[in-house]
Amino acid sequence: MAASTFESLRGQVLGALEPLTVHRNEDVNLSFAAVPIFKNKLVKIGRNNRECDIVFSHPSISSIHCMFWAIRFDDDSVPMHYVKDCSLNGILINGLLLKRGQTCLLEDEDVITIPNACDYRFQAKIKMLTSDLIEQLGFQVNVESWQLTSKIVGSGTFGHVLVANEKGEPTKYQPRSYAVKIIKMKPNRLDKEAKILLRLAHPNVIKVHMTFSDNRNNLYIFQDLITGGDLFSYLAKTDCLSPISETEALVIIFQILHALKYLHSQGVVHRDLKLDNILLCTPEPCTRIVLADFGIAKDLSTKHSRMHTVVGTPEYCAPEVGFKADRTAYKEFSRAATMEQHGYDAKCDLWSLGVIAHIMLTGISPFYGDGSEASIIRNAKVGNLDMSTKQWTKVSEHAKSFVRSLLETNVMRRLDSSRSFQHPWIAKHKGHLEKIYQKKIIPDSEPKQYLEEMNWKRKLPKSVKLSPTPALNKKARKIDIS
Ligand SMILES: Nc1ncnc2c1ncn2[C@@H]1O[C@H](COP(=O)(O)OP(=O)(O)OP(=O)(O)O)[C@@H](O)[C@H]1O
Repeated sequence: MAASTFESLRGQVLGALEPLTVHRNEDVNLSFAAVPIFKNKLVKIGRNNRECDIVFSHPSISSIHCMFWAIRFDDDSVPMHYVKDCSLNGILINGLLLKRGQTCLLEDEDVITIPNACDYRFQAKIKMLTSDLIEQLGFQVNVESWQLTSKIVGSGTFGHVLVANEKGEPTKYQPRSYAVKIIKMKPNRLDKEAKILLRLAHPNVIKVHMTFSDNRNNLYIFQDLITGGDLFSYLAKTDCLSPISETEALVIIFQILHALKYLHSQGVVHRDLKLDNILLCTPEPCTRIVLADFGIAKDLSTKHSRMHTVVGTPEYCAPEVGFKADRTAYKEFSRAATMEQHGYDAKCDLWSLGVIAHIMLTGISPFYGDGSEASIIRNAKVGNLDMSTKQWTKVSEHAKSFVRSLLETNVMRRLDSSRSFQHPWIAKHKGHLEKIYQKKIIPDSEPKQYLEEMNWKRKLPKSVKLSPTPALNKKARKIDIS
């Protein structure tokens, strides 16, 4: 794409796929216009002319061969560009094979090759961060077998999350990228988040590989890099949060319930469940989701059965947790000891899930009021839900009842993570949801088979014609290389 065109689209376009060459019989070179990568939009390449933005009717190319997208954490951050292999025959990045089903973080100017078919040059017009960023922040670049990069995937109240790579002997495979969350610790403070995460293993809970403390009291938590951005960005398609379909919301809620059932059975309460802490593996419906940020999670498996500390984010916080609308009652709003003597239990996570479900179905945060902390806390305490607004008109009665059962101020009457599966909204679709879970979600979390051979001809279905096939009815940019 010409620089001027790209500049004029800045803001919506997070990068571009710039074709390098397309080979056929080693003597034809075709070139074509660059394909912009928009926020919240996948660019798919493959044979399927209904699904793909770029269509190659070459027999070595799968129906959807690979897809590209870009994630930008917020307006100030540099977009991350990813490619996911969805093919039988694989793709190469700078000559290294991507494992089947794997997602790879791309660099500016990376060359993506579809073997035996065509070459792509990925050229994202992105501003690169300066390489001394890590030093500026006082982080250690090399930590045992890991190397930190300057790429920031996200930031929060407690730290930065950067991309890290594991050092090792080069192989023919594209190395995986990881994330490292770096938190400033008080000297000798226990790394509670890391301790909790290291003992957990679940497809919908962030996987932690290693932790390390440097001599400046920075704690490094090395974990899987989750590549589809967070649920907040996914819903923030415009300036406001947009609702998603009931089916799409169900698939997400079903996974969060699986994660919560597992966590609560392990005695772990998340306590800060919100859109920002729910990560997507790809920015598309029916993807695997992963709960992250266990910074204020509580491990009850060792001692107490109830908690008494006021923590979390007011918008998602259950009324029994004890936020007071009057901030002056607390020295430190989010970390103060509750005045309420009864404490609270794991059901506070189900309240937060109710807020998340409400937002996913309507785009509205249920207790937002005028947006001030005081009004949010007051509204949640009263717990009134107005489901007569136009945003609810297309939502089923079962879905509304589910949200009501979670946003129940009476803790005894609120559903817990096990009983939520029996609610009619979930129970009615359980067969279908289980099928998606077993076929799509669990396999995505397991290590992939290596694609050993690039002998694509052996794998061709017998019925595929090797003669040219025109690409039909293409709305977007479609290319026939046959
Ligand atoms: N493993 C990961 N893979 C990809 N992105 C991640 C990962 N962990 C965190 N992020 C991104 O970084 C952001 C901040 O991370 P995290 O929520 O863990 O930090 P925090 O300082 O504890 O935030 P908070 O202010 O919500 O407490 C997340 O919202 C998410 O977008």
